[in-house]
Amino acid sequence: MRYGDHQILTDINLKIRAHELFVLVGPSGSGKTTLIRMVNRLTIPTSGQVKVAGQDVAASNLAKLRLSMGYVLQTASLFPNLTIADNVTIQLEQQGCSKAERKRKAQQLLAAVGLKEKDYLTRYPAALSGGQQQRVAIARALATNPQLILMDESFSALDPVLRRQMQDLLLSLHAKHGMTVLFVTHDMQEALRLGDRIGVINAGRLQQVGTPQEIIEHPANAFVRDFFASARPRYGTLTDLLAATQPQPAVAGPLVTTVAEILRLPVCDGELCFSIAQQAYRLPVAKLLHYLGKREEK
Ligand SMILES: Nc1ncnc2c1ncn2[C@@H]1O[C@H](COP(=O)(O)OP(=O)(O)OP(=O)(O)O)[C@@H](O)[C@H]1O
Repeated sequence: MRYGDHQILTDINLKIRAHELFVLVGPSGSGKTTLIRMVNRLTIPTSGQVKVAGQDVAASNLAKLRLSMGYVLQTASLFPNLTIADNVTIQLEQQGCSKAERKRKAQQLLAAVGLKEKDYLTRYPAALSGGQQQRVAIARALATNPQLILMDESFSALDPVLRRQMQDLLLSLHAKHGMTVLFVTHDMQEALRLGDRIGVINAGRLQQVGTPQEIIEHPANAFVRDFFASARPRYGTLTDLLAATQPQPAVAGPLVTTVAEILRLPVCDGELCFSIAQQAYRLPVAKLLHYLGKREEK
């Protein structure tokens, strides 16, 4: 992709698998948005081809193409003069769906994103918080039951607590519906938490594609290593962590042997886990959780 003399994306060769949650991560200006917009043909590549389910998007009917995929941006971008129900089902209306059916569907979709009370249906976007609006945007993206959802920094404007909730929501929706998700973020924590696989991009070139574990354990180059290293330091080293805890009784049980296992621990805070991940291999799970102050929850 180039704009005039500016080469924006170079030699991108990427295959995203059906049903996976693929995260494209990279610093600001690296070309993430440009790349994701090629999938729904908001940006047309100067050379090369984008295919969705084997179909060249350049040759697809544009309206059909866009209806076949959800798109969630950083801000919810709801229509201010439409009720939440109408915002959620706007594409269904375009498809000729009856009013009663749309209402039923809106209720179901809003419940799926955690907005269960019926009065949400008749409210207007201004009467919702930013986080609630983003839930509505996700419900809208799910309305046509798309096989593919594109998410461009969809949680980046939310506060950390809300952001985590929305990540959990996405993970559960993905587990339930199995749609393919292409998720763009500049946040490596978010990438590690969400991605089945991660593509790391810098200066318009893909640096590495792999699982979170592969990326952490075998960074392809110094850029990838340093980019993810900056996700780590807040909690210091495992040694610092241990020094801050009481002496622990011996514990038996399964060992944590990989970084991915640590990151997947259900009660584990992502940042904290990341900070200890590279040092905590082969600790008993129970002991690790104890260090995290989470033993009873386990
Ligand atoms: N329409 C355009 N005309 C010229 N240059 C553009 C255009 N759109 C994007 N660019 C340039 O392409 C590069 C990549 O931009 P892009 O928005 O894809 O990056 P990004 O990784 O999504 O960044 P961010 O995380 O800040 O949104 C930037 O240098 C940007 O200035």
